[in-house]
Amino acid sequence: MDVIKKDVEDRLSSLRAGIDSIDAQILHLINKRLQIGKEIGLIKDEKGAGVLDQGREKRLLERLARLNGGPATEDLVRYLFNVIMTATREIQKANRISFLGPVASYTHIAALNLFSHSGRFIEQGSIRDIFMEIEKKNCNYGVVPVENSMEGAVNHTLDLFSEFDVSITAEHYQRISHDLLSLSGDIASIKTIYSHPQALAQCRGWLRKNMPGIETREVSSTSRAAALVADNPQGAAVASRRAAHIYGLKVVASRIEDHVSNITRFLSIGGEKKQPTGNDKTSIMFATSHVPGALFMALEPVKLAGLNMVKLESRPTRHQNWSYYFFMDFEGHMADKNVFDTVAKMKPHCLYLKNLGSYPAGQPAVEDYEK
Ligand SMILES: C=C(O[C@@H]1C=C(C(=O)O)C=C[C@H]1O)C(=O)O
Repeated sequence: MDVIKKDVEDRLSSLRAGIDSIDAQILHLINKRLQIGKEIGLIKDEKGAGVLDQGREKRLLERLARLNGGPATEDLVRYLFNVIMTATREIQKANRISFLGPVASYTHIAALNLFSHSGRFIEQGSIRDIFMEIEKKNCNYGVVPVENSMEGAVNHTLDLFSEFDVSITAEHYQRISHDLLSLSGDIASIKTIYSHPQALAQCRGWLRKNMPGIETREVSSTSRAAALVADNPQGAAVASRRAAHIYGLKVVASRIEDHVSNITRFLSIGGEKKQPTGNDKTSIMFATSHVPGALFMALEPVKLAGLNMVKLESRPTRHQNWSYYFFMDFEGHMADKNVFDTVAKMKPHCLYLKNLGSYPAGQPAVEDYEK
């Protein structure tokens, strides 16, 4: 009796091992299929086509009905593949990510790095447009510069946080490295150097030493400069290496910035809230009342809770002269009780307090410049 029972058990477990192995293959194949679907989604997005293609789905089901050798019924095949196709359609909605254009700008490079080159990257003409696209839900994310290690805060970005309701979803420290680019790559033919004023300022020492007497001209962005130079054999641009690839330019000199640790901190903004990772930052903005010690009182709960404040910046409110918004970053996530309670204790000392979001802390960049 026991021998028969054991035989049954052995057959059962061997059949189940077969099913386990098939399930692993099915899962592997479904993931492969979803991956292909994702790529198809990017092409559709480029073409401006919608995700659903009913004709293709109908033909696909008809083909499978012909291929089906049973015992699966036609209804079952239809049911299973409808589930799979729905999941494939779901995954095709690529993230739409706005960046401050033109392409090859440092914000573009930061956006590519932040989202691992995956998604649909959409150029915008201004930082305000990036915020607006999030608010209008035309884009899921936007990437904006917030602070540079040499120049300090990007005030325009900070001001927009008071106007728009968006959450910070990530931060990224991007090393900014400039190259001198021209059509021929020949330094002797350069008569004018174009770039964004900040990039020219960041390379001032190098330009003075290596290009004395050569005229510099300010344009709206480093990539605009690269585009201009693509039509001007006597021009050169101070821009990214990526711009050289895109605009067909040669590198005259590489890494010409005066300070090697020129790093910009970028934020990704979106509508969603991020879950805690264990190494997070929280950003808030607040305005204190116009009484002596107001800022001290607003910040006291932070000190008492032992929270590590990593940044405090002030900006005029522009509603009333000499009144200010404070932008504060500190370690921790709003889902931590300590963080939540501290912010609650700050509120009575503030005229206004807005949570800008909790997000994974980025690594201050050393060598992640994208070539
Ligand atoms: C993958 C595609 O997108 C959608 C999903 C399909 C699928 O999962 O097979 C088929 C057609 C589309 O509705 C495609 O167009 O090929």
